[in-house]
This record gives sequence, C-alpha cells and structure tokens, in this order.
Amino acid sequence: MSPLDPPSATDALHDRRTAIAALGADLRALVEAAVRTGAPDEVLLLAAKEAQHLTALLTVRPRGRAEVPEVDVFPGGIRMYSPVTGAGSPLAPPLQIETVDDGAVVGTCTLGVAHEGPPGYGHGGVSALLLDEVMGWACSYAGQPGMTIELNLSYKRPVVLETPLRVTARVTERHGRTNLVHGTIATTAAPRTVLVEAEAVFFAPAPDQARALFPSLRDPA
Ligand SMILES: CCCCCCCC(=O)SCCNC(=O)CCNC(=O)[C@H](O)C(C)(C)COP(=O)(O)OP(=O)(O)OC[C@H]1O[C@@H](n2cnc3c(N)ncnc32)[C@H](O)[C@@H]1OP(=O)(O)O
Repeated sequence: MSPLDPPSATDALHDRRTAIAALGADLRALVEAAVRTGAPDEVLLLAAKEAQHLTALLTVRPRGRAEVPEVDVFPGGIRMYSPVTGAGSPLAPPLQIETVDDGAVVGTCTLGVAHEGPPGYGHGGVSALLLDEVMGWACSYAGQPGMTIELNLSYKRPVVLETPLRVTARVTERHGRTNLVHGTIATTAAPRTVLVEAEAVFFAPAPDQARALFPSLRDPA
C-alpha cells in the first residue's frame, strides 16, 4: 500500500465522507454558476436569500478553528475540507492525488472560472496553491510531512481554464528536517510543456514544535 492510500474506513466514516463530498460537489457547482451567471438582479437577490437559509442549516456544532475534522487523517492523509484536494470544499478544484510516478507525486484537476486570474486563465496564486499542495504530498510520500518555508514560482505560460491539468512534484534533496522539492504544472494533453515551475523548501517540525503548532495532534512524531 502506498502512503498516499487512505486507510480502510468504517462504514460510518465512509458514509460521512460521501455526504460531505456530495455537498462539496453541489457547492462547487453553485460557486461556478454564481461567478458566471447572467441572471437578473431579482434572481441574484432571491439566490442570496436561499444561500442565507443554507448557511443557517449548516451552522450546527461547527468545529473549532484548530480542530482536526474527525473525517481527516492528519498529517499525511485525506483532508476533506482542504482548499486544494478537499472533496467537501467549495474552494477546491478539487485536485486528485492520482499516482506516484517514478518517485514523483502527480495530481490532476481542472480549474473553473471561479479560479480565474487573467480572463480565460488561472490565477497565479491558484497555481501556487496547487503546487504547494502537491509538493507537500511529495514530502509526505518521501516519509517527512512538512510545512512550506519557501516557495518560488516561474510562470512560463498561462494556465488555461477548463482544461485537465497535471501537477507533479518530487523531493530532490533532504537535509535533516528540510526537503527541497521541485514541481511543475502542465496540461494532461501536453505533459512535457511546462506552464509553471516551482522550487520549494519544506520543513518537518520536530515533535515538540508540532505539538505547539497543532495541539489536537494525537501523535506528533
Ligand atoms: C499533504 C498535505 C500537503 C499540504 C501542503 C501545504 C503546505 C503549507 O501550505 S504549510 C503552510 C505555510 N507554511 C507555514 O505556515 C510555515 C510557517 N513557518 C513556521 O511556522 C516556522 O518557520 C516553522 C515551524 C516551519 C519552523 O520553525 P522555526 O522556529 O523557524 O524552526 P527552526 O528550527 O528555527 O528552523 C528550522 C529550519 O528552517 C529554516 N527556516 C525557517 N523558516 C524559514 C524560512 N521562512 N525560509 C528559509 N528557511 C527557514 C531555519 O533556518 C532552520 O534551518 P536549519 O535547521 O538549517 O538551521
């Protein structure tokens, strides 16, 4: 089993994750519709009322700011509400960590108009988001989950929206708790044509640092 495979889930956990993902998918469709709509003002105001109703429906036992959701595996595992990979997040494309290819971690996703920077193209910050995530997974895959302490990007070509993307990352060097990581974004149709390239430094906090940063962690080691 790869370290990226989620551990087997109980039926209740599976059902909860399925329900979270169903809501996430519809919220993403709603966000995309909202940023593309040409509906008249009165329809927007009606939709705003409906959105307030939904917010009230969901504001039940909200989790604390630093609480790890019970449906997650942290660190190094499934994050249902991640703004990048989270099936339950309306912000996430969501990116899927699909394969580990020759030591590299590969993620795939398609950006929508909600992720737009220049018209028709992805926002540069969204590219950084995708790369940061997949580079983080590369550290986890290499056995040392960590936090980004440096991230440098080179934007070579614009990232087209509504086009399947391939994000790759690989740890190139390790020095103690520090990992140097290389990452790229390309389209799945032309994986050799690099659109965005990144170099990053990740740091794996020592157990005492991790305990201070993440008080709800059960096993900081
Ligand atoms: C699988 C899911 C993937 C998700 C990936 C998402 C990744 C993220 O987005 S993480 C969020 C963004 N990153 C952060 O918030 C990190 C903020 N930084 C920090 O909290 C701290 O710098 C922390 C905890 C990492 C290190 O703490 P600190 O007290 O600096 O530790 P310290 O022991 O002094 O430094 C560790 C090493 O890192 C170096 N370092 C620390 N910060 C930096 C920095 N900003 N730039 C360069 N080097 C740094 C130090 O020089 C030191 O190097 P060495 O061991 O060679 O002397």
